Amino acid sequence: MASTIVIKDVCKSFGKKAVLNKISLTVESGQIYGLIGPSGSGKTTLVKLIVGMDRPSEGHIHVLDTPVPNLNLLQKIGYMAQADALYTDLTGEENLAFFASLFKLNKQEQKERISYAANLVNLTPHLKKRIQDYSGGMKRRLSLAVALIQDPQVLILDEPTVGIDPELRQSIWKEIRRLKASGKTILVTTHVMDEAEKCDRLAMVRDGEILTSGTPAELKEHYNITSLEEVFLKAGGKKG
Ligand SMILES: Nc1ncnc2c1ncn2[C@@H]1O[C@H](COP(=O)(O)OP(=O)(O)OP(=O)(O)O)[C@@H](O)[C@H]1O
Repeated sequence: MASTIVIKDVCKSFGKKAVLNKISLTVESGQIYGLIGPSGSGKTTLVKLIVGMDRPSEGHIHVLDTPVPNLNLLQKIGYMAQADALYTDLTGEENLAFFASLFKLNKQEQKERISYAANLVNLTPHLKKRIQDYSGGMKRRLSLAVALIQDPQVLILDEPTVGIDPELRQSIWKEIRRLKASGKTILVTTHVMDEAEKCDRLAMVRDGEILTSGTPAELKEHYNITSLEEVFLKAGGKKG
């Protein structure tokens, strides 16, 4: 299996504050890889390094065999940030058109991608509405559509379901699984344990370090317990 994301000995500090400490992990192609950890553990910092928005203080990151940051990689990575980065004065359709225009797509492809992405997140009937009239859940769904607009090979989703009701959460996860089935590689951060169960592999992060990693089943077996929540508590306890 080819490796899509390779992170080697990555450290990140902001001033004197060390936020990530010697993080190494590999995401194989076609996997859903979950980064799970409490608020402030460093997940978003790591995600930003992977998409090339910031640079590690130490260590290396490769995505699709290319060192990050790299301009060409932007075409291949879809990124859904934790905060919705949408133009609130524009309609849903105008937002999608704007983001589509940033990529190497001809007019016809742009049209097709906008319609595909909107449909995927059930926003087709709402495309003519301005974002300021969208609910929080609709904005999250549109952010997911934006992340998918250029049909990227790799998807990086930072807490895609935060603030989203259970029904929509299910539908977003259904979509994530469908994207995996179509060959995409997906890295998702979450602090919800039942979402962690849906990942092929997990890394549990705390205080900028990976406490443990493996498939959900492996982790539970290793710690001889039945819930990932307990794994997290046990793994965290061992560290201390
Ligand atoms: N630009 C920055 N300057 C200084 N400190 C930062 C910066 N960005 C993040 N941090 C700090 O790094 C730590 C990790 O933050 P990060 O956002 O990566 O955590 P997280 O696991 O994603 O949390 P959450 O689930 O709440 O998003 C926090 O203590 C945060 O205050």
